[in-house]
Amino acid sequence: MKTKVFIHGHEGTTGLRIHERLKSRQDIELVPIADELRKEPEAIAECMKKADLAFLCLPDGAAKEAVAIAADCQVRLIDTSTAHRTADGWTYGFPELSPAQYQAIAESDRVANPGCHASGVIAVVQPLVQAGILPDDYPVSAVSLTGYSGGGKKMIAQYEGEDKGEELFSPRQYGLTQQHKHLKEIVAVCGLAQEPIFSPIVDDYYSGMEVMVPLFTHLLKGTPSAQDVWQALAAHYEGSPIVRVLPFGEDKSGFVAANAMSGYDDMEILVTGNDQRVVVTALFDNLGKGASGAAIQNMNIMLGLDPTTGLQITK
Ligand SMILES: NC(=O)C1=CN([C@@H]2O[C@H](COP(=O)(O)OP(=O)(O)OC[C@H]3O[C@@H](n4cnc5c(N)ncnc54)[C@H](OP(=O)(O)O)[C@@H]3O)[C@@H](O)[C@H]2O)C=CC1
Ligand SMILES: CC(=O)N[C@@H](CCC(=O)OP(=O)(O)O)C(=O)O
Repeated sequence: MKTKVFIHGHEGTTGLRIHERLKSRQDIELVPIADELRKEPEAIAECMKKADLAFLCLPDGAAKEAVAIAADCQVRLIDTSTAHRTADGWTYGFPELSPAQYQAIAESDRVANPGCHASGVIAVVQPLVQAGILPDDYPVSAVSLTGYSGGGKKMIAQYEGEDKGEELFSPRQYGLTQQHKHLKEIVAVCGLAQEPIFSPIVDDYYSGMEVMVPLFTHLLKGTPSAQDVWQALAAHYEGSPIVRVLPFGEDKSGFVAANAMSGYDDMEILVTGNDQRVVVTALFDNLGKGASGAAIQNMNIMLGLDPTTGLQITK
C-alpha cells in the first residue's frame, strides 16, 4: 500500500522541492489540495485526515496552526519551520547526531526539521563536543554563507526581480544583533554553555551553503592537532550515506565555493588549517540537507526506508 503524503505549503520554495522529489516515487501517493483552498482550515483538516504523513512547509505561525489542526488526526508530521525545534514532544530531525537520534526519528510522530544555518554549525560542533574535544564553554563562532533561496519566495523575488537594488549584487551580512533564530537550536542540540557568535551572509546566488567554524586548538581539550580534529569528525560520520568528511586539507584549487553542493541533498565537511588554527567547513544546499532534502531523509527514516534512496532496507 502506498504511503499518503500531504505537503502543506507545496507552493513555497521548500514545499515545491519536496513535491519535485516525491512526485515520481512509486511508494508515495500525494494528497492534493486545491490552490484556492490551501489556506482554509477545513480543507487542510481533510487532507490531514487522509494523509499518513504531512510536511509543514510554512512560516512559523501557520505551522503552529497546522499542528493544532493535525491534533485530531493520525497523521505524522515533519515541520520545516523554526516553530518546534526545541519544543517538548518533538524530535530534532538530524539523524547523524547519534544512532539513538536516528531511532528516535524513526519512532517519532512529530519531527522538527533543522534550520539551514543550524545544520552546518551542528554538523561540525556536536560531534566534537560529544567526542570530548570541544569544551561546552568553548567560545564558538560561525560565519555562514547562503544562497538567496534561503529567504524563501519573497527573497527570491527580490533577487530575481527587475528592480533588483545595487546592494543585492554584493554579499550581505545580517543577524547583526546576534539573535538569529537558529541560535536556540544550536545551543540546545550541541549542549553549549553559551550562544555562539553567529554571522550569516546572504549572497547573489540561488542556493548552497558554506558554514565555517574556526577553532583555536589550544582552547580545545588536550590541544589536539588539526589531524586529530579531522579524525574525530571522520570517525563520527564513518558509514554515513549523507554526511561525508573530505580528506584532510583537501581544497583543490585553494578556493571553496559556497554553492559547491547546490542541487544535492547531502553534506561535505572539510577540515583545513594548521595545528594552531583550524577551520571546519560544512558545505551543503540550503534547500537540500538544509531543508527539503533533510525533510525527505527524515520521512524515509520514519517509514523505515533507506534514508537516501527511499527503498526498503535489505539486511
Ligand atoms: N528556503 C530555505 O532554504 C529554508 C526554509 N526553511 C523553512 O521552511 C518553511 C518554508 O519556507 P520557504 O519554503 O522558504 O518559504 P516560502 O515563502 O517560499 O513558502 C512558504 C509557503 O507557505 C505558504 N503559506 C503561508 N501561510 C500559509 C497558510 N496559512 N496556509 C497555507 N500556506 C501558507 C505561502 O503561500 P503564498 O505562496 O501564498 O505566499 C508559501 O507558498 C519556513 O518556515 C522556512 O523558514 C527551512 C530551512 C531552509
Ligand atoms: C537567507 C535567509 O534569510 N535565510 C533564513 C534561514 C532559512 C531557514 O533555515 O529558516 P528556518 O529556520 O525558518 O527554517 C534566515 O537566516 O532566517
